[in-house]
Amino acid sequence: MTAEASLRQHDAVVTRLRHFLDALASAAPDEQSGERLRHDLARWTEDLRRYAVPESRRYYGRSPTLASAGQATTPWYVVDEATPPERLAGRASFGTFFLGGRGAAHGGTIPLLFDELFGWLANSEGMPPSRTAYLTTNYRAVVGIGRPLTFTAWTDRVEGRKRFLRAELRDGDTVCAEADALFVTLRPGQP
Ligand SMILES: CCCCCCCCCCCCCC(=O)SCCNC(=O)CCNC(=O)[C@H](O)C(C)(C)COP(=O)(O)OP(=O)(O)OC[C@H]1O[C@@H](n2cnc3c(N)ncnc32)[C@H](O)[C@@H]1OP(=O)(O)O
Repeated sequence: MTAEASLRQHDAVVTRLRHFLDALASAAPDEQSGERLRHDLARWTEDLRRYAVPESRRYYGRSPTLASAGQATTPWYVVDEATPPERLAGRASFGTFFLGGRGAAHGGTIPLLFDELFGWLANSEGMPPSRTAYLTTNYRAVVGIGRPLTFTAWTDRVEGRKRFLRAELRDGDTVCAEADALFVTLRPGQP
């Protein structure tokens, strides 16, 4: 299979997995269905273990051209405009898997999305690797499950190894959450 076909296949599997996680989070299956599901998941887990590859060869969370960089464990997002390391803009939506309560996204999943966006801004091609030193989120309005959202993330300023980043998540004209973060460029030998 070509690399492009593998990437497409990975994208299709992750989309399926995302739907599965949303369905799982919404369901209370009966005993028989629950047992069948457990059995099927165990079989697939064993099957996949045979195909384990080193981190550098994985698609999961490492494929910037795919929705959510090819992972199902962050809220769904796509980047529509990218001028890294300056700015990213795009669309996002939190599925039922990310429910906190009363129809609103879990508070911990919103910084997860921001960290992801900042990670891509601060580690874009040609840049030395960097890690989050801090990330502050202000929750301005609830993020509704299934709502179509938009985001913008941008570099505010750079001071030596320090890159200060900001982001906004909106539902229409409403700012739901804002974040600011510091990413520090790693020194040689830092993990
Ligand atoms: C990594 C590559 C990934 C590639 C995949 C891409 C996709 C990514 C997708 C998702 C990826 C998501 C990404 C993730 O989730 S990364 C995972 C989450 N982050 C971590 O695990 C980081 C853990 N911490 C560290 O490793 C170190 O503490 C770092 C490297 C951050 C700094 O330790 P280091 O020993 O190197 O630096 P330093 O102490 O000399 O400080 C240097 C300067 O920084 C200033 N400072 C430091 N900390 C803070 C602070 N908290 N508040 C304010 N300021 C702070 C400090 O005062 C100093 O300033 P100045 O005195 O020079 O002015």
